[in-house]
Amino acid sequence: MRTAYSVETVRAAERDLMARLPEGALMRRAAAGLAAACADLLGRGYGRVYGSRVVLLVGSGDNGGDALYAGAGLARRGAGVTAVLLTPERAHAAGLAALRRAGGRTVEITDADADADADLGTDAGTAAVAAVRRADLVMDGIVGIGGTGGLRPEAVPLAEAAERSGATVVAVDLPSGVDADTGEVRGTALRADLTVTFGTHKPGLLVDPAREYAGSVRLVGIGLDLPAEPELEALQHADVARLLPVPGAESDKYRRGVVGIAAGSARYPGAAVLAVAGALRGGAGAVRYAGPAARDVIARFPETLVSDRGPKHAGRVQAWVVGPGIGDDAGPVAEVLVADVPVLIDADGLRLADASAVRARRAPTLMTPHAGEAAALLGVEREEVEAGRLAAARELAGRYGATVLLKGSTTLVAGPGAGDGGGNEDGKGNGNGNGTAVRVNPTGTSWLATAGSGDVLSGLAGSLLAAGLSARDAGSVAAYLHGLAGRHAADGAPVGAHDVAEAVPGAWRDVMRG
Ligand SMILES: NC(=O)C1=CN([C@@H]2O[C@H](COP(=O)(O)OP(=O)(O)OC[C@H]3O[C@@H](n4cnc5c(N)ncnc54)[C@H](OP(=O)(O)O)[C@@H]3O)[C@@H](O)[C@H]2O)[C@@H](O)CC1
Ligand SMILES: Nc1ncnc2c1ncn2[C@@H]1O[C@H](COP(=O)(O)OP(=O)(O)O)[C@@H](O)[C@H]1O
Ligand SMILES: [K+]
Repeated sequence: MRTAYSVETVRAAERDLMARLPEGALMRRAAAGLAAACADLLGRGYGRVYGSRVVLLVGSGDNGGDALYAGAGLARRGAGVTAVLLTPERAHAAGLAALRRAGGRTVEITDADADADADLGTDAGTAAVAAVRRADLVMDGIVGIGGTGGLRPEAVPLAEAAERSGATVVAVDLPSGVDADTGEVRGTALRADLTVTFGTHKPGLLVDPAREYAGSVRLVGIGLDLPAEPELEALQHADVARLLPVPGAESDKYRRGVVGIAAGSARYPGAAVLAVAGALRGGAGAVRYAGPAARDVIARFPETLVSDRGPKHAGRVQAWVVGPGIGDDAGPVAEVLVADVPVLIDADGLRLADASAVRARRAPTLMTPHAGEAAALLGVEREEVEAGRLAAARELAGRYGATVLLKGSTTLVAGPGAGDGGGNEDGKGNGNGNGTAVRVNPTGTSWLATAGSGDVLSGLAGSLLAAGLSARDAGSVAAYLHGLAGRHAADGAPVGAHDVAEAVPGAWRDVMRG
């Protein structure tokens, strides 16, 4: 499991550790890891550290201190290191002294630069931008977990020069300008090729839009003692392998679970077919389809138990999926919401579901909106959801007392207790899943942005619910397999949703093999 902790938690752990360590020890640990990562990159890209050109962008806090110490380490190995001091009077004094002792140079940005509109105005400012353009490696120590808002004006030309130069850009702890706790980017932020983060991942490193700015992420352990429950967690192969349902010797199709699919309409029969395609690969022992696309479903998947009447008249199931392509018929949604089994609500179902009926449910509910659907439910613009995914997923989960899987470039799964910030139970204790950490899916790929792939996901997740997984586990395991299947199926070329469904067994095998 990969975990991420909030700034508040990191600060508390840092305080505890610092009290037990000599002054400056923690920063030296961090800087040593940072210097090693940069030396690796220089060795690979430039051939060696000796003679390479390194520029440090140094802000007013300890983030800049990390950069200065790491820069000193590289200078001792023969790199030509220039530190651009954005607030010279507040630069980390001991780090600066270390850099100077190692032979590093400094360029001091002045208030006149800060006042200049588009570009840095003084000779020093011009020299700083020129140094960035010539650099082999730029280290971003402008601001870390102490930051608020986007980059300040004087840093913007430097960030732009770094992005346009051929230099490898390494962010210290976080790309400057992104929000560590939420992944929001309010204003300009620095784009890194690599982020070297200390002690733990921060939520912003795993959630778009900030995640995109971070590049690849390397974690440097510094010995922080962190609490059991993180803010965010990302399943890995081994975690998913433990959760996947595997039939035992005594299993039969009913014991493995039956999943009901209430999807599709005369207008959108394909949604029914795709949801069933996902469900058949999700581990349930049987798939029951109830709705107007029965003929299309049976023609494509003869193993499905079909009925063209509503869910109320279908036989017993252990979980329902309702919504994909059902159009404007609220009937099936109301019918499944009163069922005492887990229900997944997707697509049209989200619009048609009565909020109080969802809140009144005792069995788990899993809602799977994309950003547009989440925005409609929350009464905000789509852009707001995309800018603040974590907050949106938590808010929806809290409002509906449901588990929410928010789809998109970063897929998140938030349980109903995710917003209350404490405890190990989800607030309802009803199988939505223990734990308050929001799950973030690490396997997604933008090739999945193809019509109908969400229908496949809903069938897959519903099948896992029927097989007995909690809503949180079913949602996050389905997203994991779906992302992996998308990668396998696409392999660098466009795919259709049915290709993704067909690639799910391969993804499953891949996970089981470890
Ligand atoms: N925690 C750990 O375990 C360890 C932490 N370590 C390191 O310490 C870092 C945190 O250091 P920190 O606390 O000094 O804060 P930091 O991020 O350098 O900001 C400082 C000041 O910047 C300013 N500022 C704010 N927003 C800004 C913006 N948008 N653009 C520009 N400036 C902005 C603001 O001051 P202001 O100018 O507003 O007065 C703020 O007070 C952490 O990320 C990691 O690298 C490691 O060394 C060891 C282990
Ligand atoms: N940019 C992206 N990166 C990764 N995954 C994406 C991206 N855009 C969409 N997806 C995934 O593709 C699927 C699309 O689902 P959805 O929006 O419901 O489409 P549809 O309704 O056509 O089935 C979801 O699993 C979503 O997470
Ligand atoms: K930084």
